[in-house]
Amino acid sequence: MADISTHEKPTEAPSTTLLSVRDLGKTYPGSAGSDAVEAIRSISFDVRAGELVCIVGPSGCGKTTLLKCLSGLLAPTTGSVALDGETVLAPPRKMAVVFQEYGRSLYPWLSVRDNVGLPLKSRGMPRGERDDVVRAALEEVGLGQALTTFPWQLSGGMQQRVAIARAIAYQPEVLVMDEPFAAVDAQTRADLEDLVRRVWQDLGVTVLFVTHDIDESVYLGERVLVLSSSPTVVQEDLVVDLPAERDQISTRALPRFTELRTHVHQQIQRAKRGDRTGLPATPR
Ligand SMILES: Nc1ncnc2c1ncn2[C@@H]1O[C@H](COP(=O)(O)OP(=O)(O)OP(=O)(O)O)[C@@H](O)[C@H]1O
Repeated sequence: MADISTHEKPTEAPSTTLLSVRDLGKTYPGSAGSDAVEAIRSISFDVRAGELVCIVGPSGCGKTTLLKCLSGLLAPTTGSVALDGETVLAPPRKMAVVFQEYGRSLYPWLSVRDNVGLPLKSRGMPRGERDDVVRAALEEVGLGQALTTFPWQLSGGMQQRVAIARAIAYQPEVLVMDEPFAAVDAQTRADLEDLVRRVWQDLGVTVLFVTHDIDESVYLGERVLVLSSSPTVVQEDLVVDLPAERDQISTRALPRFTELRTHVHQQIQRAKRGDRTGLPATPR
């Protein structure tokens, strides 16, 4: 069995690098007498086209701040983000974001079809083409029959499927997900995790997935980036060497799964204590 291995420091980006984060730092300015908050000190990593990378870290370590900087919603204080070699200065056309709060991200007065089609309409896609793309995206997430339904008629898990359909209908190169399943029950969460793996495999999209859940990060990811506590750096860049075909029962029962999730758990405990040294590889 292979050791737990970490990525080399990303000094030389491979030619297939899609997203490149270099020395990214973010300090929120203080207001009304409060001190400035250095949320992120310096984060560097690369994501290759087609990877599924999970990001975990202690609460408040800056995961959302990082995603906002990656997606052009927030300007970093230092460093840069590049997508396909172009510096990200505003939300890029090639990126779609799925947030935790599906209830607030869907318009209750629009049907499922119109919610999913809205970004395409804004982009000027003609109605006929739009309908085809929307239908295919909803079929991909198992909601092919829900075109004329309204979000409030659906369960939380189904609403999050609609949000995922809207993101993939937009045909992004990078799908960014910020704790998307934190608000659903365990069984729905497992189904949605499998949906993300399937969408990733079917569409070849690059996925960046932020989660609080260590097991989820190992189950989903090809890599797990473990962030330190604030002010944040990348504490570890871990390769998940589990088989590509995963399922909730047999993958989670693998000894390797247990080794990897224990390793990430220990790293996060270290991060919480402010210990930034890496852990040794797990025993063979
Ligand atoms: N707009 C803001 N102004 C000032 N400080 C902020 C702002 N947004 C976030 N912070 C601070 O930056 C740090 C990182 O916050 P962030 O929400 O990015 O972390 P997180 O890892 O996503 O948190 P959680 O795990 O709780 O979801 C925290 O100390 C937070 O209080």
